[in-house]
Order: sequence, then structure tokens, then C-alpha cells
Amino acid sequence: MTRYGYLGPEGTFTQMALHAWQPAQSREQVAFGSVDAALHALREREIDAAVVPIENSVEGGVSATLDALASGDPLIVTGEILVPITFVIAAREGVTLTDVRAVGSHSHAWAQVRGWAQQKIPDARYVPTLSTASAAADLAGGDTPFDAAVCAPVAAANHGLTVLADDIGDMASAVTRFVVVSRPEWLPRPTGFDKTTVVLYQRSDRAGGLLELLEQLAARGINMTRLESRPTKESMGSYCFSIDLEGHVQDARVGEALMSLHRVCAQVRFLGSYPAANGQAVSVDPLTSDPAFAEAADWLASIRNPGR
Ligand SMILES: O=C(O)C(=O)Cc1ccccc1
Repeated sequence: MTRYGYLGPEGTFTQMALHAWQPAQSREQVAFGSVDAALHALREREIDAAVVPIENSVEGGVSATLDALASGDPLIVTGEILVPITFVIAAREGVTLTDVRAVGSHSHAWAQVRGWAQQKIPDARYVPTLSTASAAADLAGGDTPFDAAVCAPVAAANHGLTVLADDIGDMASAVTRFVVVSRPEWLPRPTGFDKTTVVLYQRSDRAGGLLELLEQLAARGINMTRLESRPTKESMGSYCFSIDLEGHVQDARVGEALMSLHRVCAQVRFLGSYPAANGQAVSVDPLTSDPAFAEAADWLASIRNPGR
């Protein structure tokens, strides 16, 4: 049985993602207080895989996850899960919306209800917590620097909290993307609807540097689905690029692009190839298909070996 770590405690959106990924009978689940703690346990082989949030449609990338994957012992993404998110604001019994002075929640949850909060509880302070469910659990447990939590309906129910308002997200269509992370001991097989995640470190900061990297993808007909710059943390103004692209490292065009990036970059960190959650087939130009690359390789071999 696979042991999955996840950003807990019980009742987080991450736990919902894990449940959507694996039926209960084929998994064990271990809650961790932070993304870093879950990925550390994975590196230490205490668990087989970890489910962590990586991006949402409102706030963008989850920096804690992007940074924890970009450094330390290598890990790879082996799956992705999309979860539609709805938020409630909940409090201990007897507290009403007008009593709320401070709200505890995960920063990505707060970012997605900011408009609602501005309208309904404009004077309330925000207090960051490690997850939405930990805000709910702490609130139920007693002494907290906040008197309401923004969390999933299930987290409010688990802790006997009163829901003061439901469906308070600013964007009805908010979706969060979670990834399943594993040690790099195996690769998911190509499916035709795959994504590949890499982090690129430039050799030097110069005019056209990013363009040069992106040209390697464009020339091979590779579409990107996410591009973020993250500080390398080494010095002010030093960035790396975290990229999701369509295709699998086993696809010729992706393999060729990664080889070129490896040549021109200071470092390419491969973070996995995995089936896209939307299951949509990647559209591939016939000129950048596997047969086209194979035919070109045959042609090169033939002109290199004229006698054969
Ligand atoms: O705190 C949680 O419940 C999480 O799983 C992280 C998160 C927070 C907000 C939106 C999506 C995921």
C-alpha cells in the first residue's frame, strides 16, 4: 500500500486532492504541517509520495512548493490533480460576522476571498496559518490570535464551527492544481496528454537570455502552460525560471529541447513528466512529431556514413 504524505491536518484542500487521486483502499495517508515537512519526509523515505498544492487559478504559483522542489535532493512530479475550491468563513459558536476582528487561513485561501473580506469585514486583520484546516482546528482548540477561519466546509464541520458565510471565494471558477511528488526512481509512461516541469538556471543575465531559452521550445513546437521566475536566493536580482511544458521527456521534441537547454543553461533541473489532469491530447505539429525527428536522425546518419 502506497504511503502518501499531504499538507494536513484533516480537512485541507490538499487532502481532498489526495482522495480524488487514490481510493482509500489503496493508500495510507500521513498528514504533515507544511509542504517542506512533507517533502523532507519523502526525501528521507518515510513516505512513498507526497501531495502538495503547486498553483491556483487566482493567486498563481505556491512559492513554498516551487522552491522546495527546486532545491535539495531531487524529487519529481508523477501526477497532477485539479480541485475546484469553495471557501467558508467559520467561527466558534456565538460569534457573528460583525464580531470578527481577525481571520486565520492559508495565504492562498486569503488571496482568493480578499474581495469578499474587503466588502463584508473590511476592518478584519489577516493572520497567516500553515493550512486552512489548521486555522479551523486551532480555532476550535481555543486561544488563537484570530476569531474566524477561512477553510473548506468539511474543515468547519469536522471541528464543530459555525459557518458565518459560505461560498465566499471571489472567483466562482477557482481551481487549485496539486501535484503528486515522488523520488526519482521511476517515470510515468507517456500518454499523449503529458506535461513536463523543469527549472532553468541561466549562465548569465544578459539581453535576450530568456528569449534564447524559450526559442529552444518554440523551435520544436513545444507549448508552455506555466512560466514563473523565482529568485535563486543567491543574490538580489538572480532568478531561475520554473516552466511547465506540454509533452513527455520521452517525446523526441521534448528530449531534444531539454538537451539544447542543458547545453545553453548553467543548470536544468528536471522535475518530472506526468499525465495532465485535464486529459487533453497535446497537439503536435507533424514537423515536430517523433517520426519526423526519427526520419531526420536517419537522414543525418546517412550523410555521415556515405558508404553504407
Ligand atoms: O490549506 C489548505 O487547505 C491547502 O490545502 C492549501 C490550499 C489553500 C488554499 C487553496 C488551495 C490549497
